[in-house]
Amino acid sequence: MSLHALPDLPAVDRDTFRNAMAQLGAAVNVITTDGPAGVAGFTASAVCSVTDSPPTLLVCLNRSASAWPAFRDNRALCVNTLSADQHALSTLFGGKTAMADRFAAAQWQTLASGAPLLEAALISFDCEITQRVSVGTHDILFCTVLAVAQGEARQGLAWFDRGYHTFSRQDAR
Ligand SMILES: NC(=O)C1=CN([C@@H]2O[C@H](COP(=O)(O)OP(=O)(O)OC[C@H]3O[C@@H](n4cnc5c(N)ncnc54)[C@H](O)[C@@H]3O)[C@@H](O)[C@H]2O)C=CC1
Ligand SMILES: Cc1cc2nc3c(=O)[nH]c(=O)nc-3n(C[C@H](O)[C@H](O)[C@H](O)COP(=O)(O)O)c2cc1C
Repeated sequence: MSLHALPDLPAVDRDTFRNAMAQLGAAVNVITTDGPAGVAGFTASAVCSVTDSPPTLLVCLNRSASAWPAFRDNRALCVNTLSADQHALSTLFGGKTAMADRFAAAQWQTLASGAPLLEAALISFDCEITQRVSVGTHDILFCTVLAVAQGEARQGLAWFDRGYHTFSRQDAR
């Protein structure tokens, strides 16, 4: 098998890709920012660890999202990983709701970056956006983690097969 054959392979269409991705379960996160471009936030399942040295994660953001201009122009970002009982917040930050109404639904504080940190999140990663790469419809935001805030919840929230599921820490079973 030669690598030269790859360009001739048919591409997977959008529905096939999405149906397949729906089987790739992921944590649910509310991503927030604040700074010169103002406060904004959206729900994201496309979050993952990149490297631990320097501590870096990535977030994928659709450039058509109402929150995108703020994430383009601000440097602060916070990844708030939701606990099992916070699915209503995921729906609120998942679109079609005014930013003020999204943030009015929960309690927030700030750490080093100044981005809103969700009280009662499972875990929060306070970050600085250090690199942006555009791929197709999305921007990949590479973020250096400045601080971590551990919540007290014992159960996390997952997005799998187009619905919410919960999972438990070992010590909560
Ligand atoms: N990475 C993303 O941008 C994601 C966006 N969503 C948004 O929520 C809506 C509902 O999602 P589901 O109920 O899971 O059903 P769906 O059939 O629209 O999506 C199934 C899976 O495909 C992926 N996906 C969906 N839209 C995508 C996009 N524009 N770019 C890259 N990957 C995408 C995600 O892994 C998603 O869970 C989506 O249509 C989308 O608007 C949801 C999950 C991830
Ligand atoms: C469970 C879930 C996961 C999502 N994951 C992502 C994601 O990883 N990246 C993304 O750009 N949008 C994602 N979205 C969609 C955005 O949250 C939503 O499109 C965004 O808030 C824009 O909506 P708006 O333009 O009405 O503000 C997700 C939505 C849900 C409900």
